[in-house]
Amino acid sequence: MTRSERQELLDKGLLLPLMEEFYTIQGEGFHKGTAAYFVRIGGCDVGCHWCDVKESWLPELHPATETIKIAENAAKYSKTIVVTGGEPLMWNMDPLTKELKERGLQVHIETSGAYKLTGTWDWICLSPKKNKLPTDEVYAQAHELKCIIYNKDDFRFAQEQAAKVNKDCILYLQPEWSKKDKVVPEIVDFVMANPQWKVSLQTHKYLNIP
Ligand SMILES: C[S@@+](CC[C@H](N)C(=O)[O-])C[C@H]1O[C@@H](n2cnc3c(N)ncnc32)[C@H](O)[C@@H]1O
Ligand SMILES: Nc1nc2[nH]cc(C(=O)O)c2c(=O)[nH]1
Ligand code: SF4
Ligand SMILES: [Mg+2]
Repeated sequence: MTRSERQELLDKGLLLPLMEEFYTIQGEGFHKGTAAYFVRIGGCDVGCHWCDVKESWLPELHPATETIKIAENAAKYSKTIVVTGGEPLMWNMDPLTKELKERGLQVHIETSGAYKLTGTWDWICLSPKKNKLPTDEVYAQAHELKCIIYNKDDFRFAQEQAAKVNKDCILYLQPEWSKKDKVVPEIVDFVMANPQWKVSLQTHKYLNIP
């Protein structure tokens, strides 16, 4: 395959830079506690300084993998597939979700929402970032809003984001991992005062699982 042929397949979402895939328990948000197969797609230019998967950022470090093979393999492990990254919406997700849905799977995404919403999703977890705001379409479609709390200004940002999502969207505040000892008490007070919000913890990190 020439470089330009490979690039064309990446542009169409028929190849995807696959960083890693693993069967685990969804640790965060609404589906926490549910067994799921995670597919982590490389590539992200959002640049969160506290990102816990910075190794995902450069797409060229991750092998361009046939989308059908990703779906075929994922189907062997679980009925629930979580597509994450990196930022999966940097790529055309239509082919991957089509292949997964044809296999009868529940398909979830973890996204910052900063790129065009492609793919057919049973569950959209939107985690907005100040550096690169979500598109209007993803605010309208998100099933859960998961705002990361690193400092006090993140409470303001979370409320601003909550005003933009659809009325059925479930609202979560999740402590940034390195700041959890400081921010968890602040999150607890905030949620008791603003009970439309719920707490989300990265429970997989407490369980020492991927
Ligand atoms: C690694 S991101 C990948 C998906 C997408 N780029 C996004 O940010 O939603 C997956 C989830 O982990 C969250 N996350 C990343 N680093 C974190 C950290 N240090 N503490 C808490 N949550 C974190 C993100 O906000 C997002 O909800
Ligand atoms: N167990 C587990 N749950 C998760 N929920 C969201 C994750 C992610 O990195 O997108 C994640 C992850 O990396 N592991
Ligand atoms: S958008 Fe997601 S993957 Fe990208 S830097 Fe932020 S947390 Fe990391
Ligand atoms: Mg993670």
